[in-house]
Amino acid sequence: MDTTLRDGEQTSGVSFSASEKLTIAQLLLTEVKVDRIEIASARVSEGEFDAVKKITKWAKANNLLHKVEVLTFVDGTVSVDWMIKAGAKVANLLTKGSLNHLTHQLKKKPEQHFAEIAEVIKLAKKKGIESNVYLEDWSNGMRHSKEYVFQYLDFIVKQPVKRVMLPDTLGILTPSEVFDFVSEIVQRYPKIHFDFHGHNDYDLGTANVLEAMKAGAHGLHLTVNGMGERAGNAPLASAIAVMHDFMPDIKSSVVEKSLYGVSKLVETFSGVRIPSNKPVVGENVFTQTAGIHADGDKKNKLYFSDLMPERFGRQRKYALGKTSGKANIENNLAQLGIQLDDEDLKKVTQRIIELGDKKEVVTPADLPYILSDVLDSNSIQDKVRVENYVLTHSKNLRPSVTLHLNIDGETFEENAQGDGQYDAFMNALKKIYKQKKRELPQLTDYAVRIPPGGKSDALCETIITWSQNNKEFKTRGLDSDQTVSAIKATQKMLNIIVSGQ
Ligand SMILES: CC(=O)SCCNC(=O)CCNC(=O)[C@H](O)C(C)(C)COP(=O)(O)OP(=O)(O)OC[C@H]1O[C@@H](n2cnc3c(N)ncnc32)[C@H](O)[C@@H]1OP(=O)(O)O
Repeated sequence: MDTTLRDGEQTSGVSFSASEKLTIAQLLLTEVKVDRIEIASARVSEGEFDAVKKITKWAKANNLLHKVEVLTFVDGTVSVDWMIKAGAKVANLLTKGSLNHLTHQLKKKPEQHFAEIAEVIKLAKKKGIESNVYLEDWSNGMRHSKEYVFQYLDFIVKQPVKRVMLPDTLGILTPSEVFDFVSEIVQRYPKIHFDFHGHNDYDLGTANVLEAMKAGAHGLHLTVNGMGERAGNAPLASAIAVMHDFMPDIKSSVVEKSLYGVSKLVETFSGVRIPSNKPVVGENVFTQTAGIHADGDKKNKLYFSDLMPERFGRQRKYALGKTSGKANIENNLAQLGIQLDDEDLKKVTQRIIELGDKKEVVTPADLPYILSDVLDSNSIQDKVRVENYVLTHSKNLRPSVTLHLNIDGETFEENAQGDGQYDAFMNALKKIYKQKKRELPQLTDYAVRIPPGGKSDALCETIITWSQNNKEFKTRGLDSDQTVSAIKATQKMLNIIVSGQ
């Protein structure tokens, strides 16, 4: 069960709009193909109500309503009424899984809590709503009030609930505790379907999910990019890779190739950037940096593992920098269709190491420039040059540009407006390329940074990701002015596509 839209949205500072929630829900159910999604907590807000309504309407029309779940509370008729109005059919009732929570938050005795739970479940059933139950703080319950947990389970086993959800609410369990606690429970109540819900406070989320599976849990709660309250939940992509590779007897419907796309979508909608080293979905997790690794891969795929990038629709890359050796560089040159003799390869390698030592970021798109510089060749030159431009920026008027672009010695002029200065620049460029009947790549990412702690006069680096013919490449521009650095990165792109045409 994916709970990106409920627990994932509990990431501090994150709020999805109703249409963003609908888009993510559609992707999760139809392309990623998770079994179920939890999309909201009941009662939260008008916006949340609208989102649930949108999703249930779409799910009903596509016969998927039984896969859409909402977290509800032990509050008499309130949550159930909310669910009915929002068109949802599956309630995940939040109940207390530790005596500590029950005593100090709800200030109730077990018998009273059980009676109220039974009443809500009965009411829900009468209204055609199916119930599952969360045992909130179950992990502390198992550590400190096991008797209460079993008293609860003895009660719930007699109720018409479909699944019992065991949350490690504060992410405090060790993998061996997860294994012991889940095993004990699954063996004691063989007829109940148990889900494990792991948080990542000690970075043990995925390890704990693996132990829960080994112990016989029947379902897992995961979130895209590991989003969720505090340190988040066990991440979907990592848990699925672990499940497919280490638990071959468990069958999952999840499509591995769709995990990167949903990760990017959630990254965009949430505004929470994924760390580049985030397993499976991070920018650099399939990039070999060390020269020795690239050499081993070339000789006999020595640094390959089962976790191959192609499974997730991604590609292995070889980074350029001070730890690159010849094999890394050769690999990148091969991508550009360039082969060098040993001596030239040594020179280029040496230059890249020097640049790396100066903390320069070297991208594969920089290689043609390094080559022409190091080998003193005239073969790769700026065939396209941004000759002149005037950019305007003023209050209450759209930014505009006049651009002179030189292509193969011929100068083209265009004017355009845009939402920002760079957008205006790109619009003028598009006009020129349209006139020349040439295609421009699509801009898929735009990252600007200054050195950490830098001041406003610091150099600004813009790295733009472009996509053309299903291939991605990055170009980089450096300048004290942000727009100029983006224009420099764009000029590099124009020369790369010209050399590839
Ligand atoms: C496992 C999890 O991650 S739990 C996440 C649950 N989801 C959320 O909390 C969603 C966001 N929450 C909210 O929007 C609000 O907290 C609401 C709408 C649920 C309640 O809002 P408020 O009425 O303002 O109450 P507030 O947030 O201050 O406190 C929670 C109240 O719920 C009670 N409560 C706690 N757990 C439960 C429960 N399982 N069922 C019913 N009530 C509960 C508390 O005792 C407290 O009641 P009190 O004020 O009578 O002492």
